[in-house]
Amino acid sequence: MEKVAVIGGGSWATALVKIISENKTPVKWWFRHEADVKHLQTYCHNARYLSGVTFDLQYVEPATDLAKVIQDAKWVILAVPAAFIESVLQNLPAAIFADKFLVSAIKGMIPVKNCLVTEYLQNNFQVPMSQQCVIAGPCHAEEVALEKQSYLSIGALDVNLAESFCALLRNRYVRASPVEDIYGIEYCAVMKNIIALACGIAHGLNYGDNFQAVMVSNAMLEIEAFLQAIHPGVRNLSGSAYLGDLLVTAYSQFSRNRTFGNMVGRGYSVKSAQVEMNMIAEGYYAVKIIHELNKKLRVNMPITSAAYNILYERISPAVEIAILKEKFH
Ligand SMILES: NC(=O)C1=CN([C@@H]2O[C@H](COP(=O)(O)OP(=O)(O)OC[C@H]3O[C@@H](n4cnc5c(N)ncnc54)[C@H](OP(=O)(O)O)[C@@H]3O)[C@@H](O)[C@H]2O)C=CC1
Ligand SMILES: O=C(CO)COP(=O)(O)O
Repeated sequence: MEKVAVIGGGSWATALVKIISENKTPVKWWFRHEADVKHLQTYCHNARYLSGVTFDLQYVEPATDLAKVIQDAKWVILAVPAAFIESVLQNLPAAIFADKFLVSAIKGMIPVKNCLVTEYLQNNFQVPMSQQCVIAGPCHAEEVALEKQSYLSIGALDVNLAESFCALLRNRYVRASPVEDIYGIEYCAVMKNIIALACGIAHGLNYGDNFQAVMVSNAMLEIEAFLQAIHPGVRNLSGSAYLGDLLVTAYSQFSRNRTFGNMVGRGYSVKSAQVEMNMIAEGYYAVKIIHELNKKLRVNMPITSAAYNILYERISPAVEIAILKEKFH
């Protein structure tokens, strides 16, 4: 029997627990707050995210004791925004992951350390890359809750490992495929959040679909150049784990990053947009991390630079997007 631990109580964790537990794989599910555990045990719903999803408690066991949740699992899925993962895992001994497969469902990087989640797990918990997977692909938790047809790409160095994890996810409305480019899809998932945030800013400033299409096209060049600089390789960026993920985030009504950017474009301060959202836009943190990494790489990244200037240097969104407008073609 495969056993799964899911760490995080937000929207994506909720969607993943739905998918896996409905396939009758037992899931131990870690929450930060005892009140959320009690709510799930009493009402069979997550209290605060995708609360329309009902769970069969025969297969889902919520708890706040992280070590116990992880203890017996073969697969440990991390679904906490990257900015909080260090604080969530800080009291765990490295040995706890020794015989487990770690799966990052996170589309963000660790602030200050400026590293990928997989690199962080390798450096801080000695989890070799051969024991790690990442979940990528254009897939919003909200559409999983509605059981709309969705596609996931599972990255791992060994496609057989990725394939084993895919088997836990496939169902009537989820198709999952293994991908070898684990680093490429992990970086691309981080980059697309920055672009969606910039698209949201432009939308908030009343730019239309014509401008956004050009922004997204230029973004693909920016992503390609960055990926080649940070992790060179042969990859087809038209694949759904790359272009597909960018498109869904840049255009969807469900996108946290686009929504956050839209508020900033409309004049909200960064702080008030974050408070208003109640969800986490990974792109906010990613902008700073990629900007800092790029000080060494020196890739031409006009969209990331504009987002950095708006979010961290308090330069007017209207000014930055007007500058971008002149650079696009
Ligand atoms: N939502 C989606 O459709 C998808 C999301 N992802 C990725 O999944 C990851 C999780 O995002 P998502 O589920 O959307 O998050 P949400 O925005 O839905 O929820 C926010 C999450 O952050 C947690 N959180 C907030 N503050 C803290 C803190 N100080 N310490 C620890 N945890 C905190 C919340 O916990 P609490 O409720 O206890 O406050 C909650 O679990 C992200 O990396 C995202 O990019 C990937 C694919 C799809
Ligand atoms: O990555 C995601 C969907 O693939 C979720 O991020 P957004 O909510 O910003 O779109």
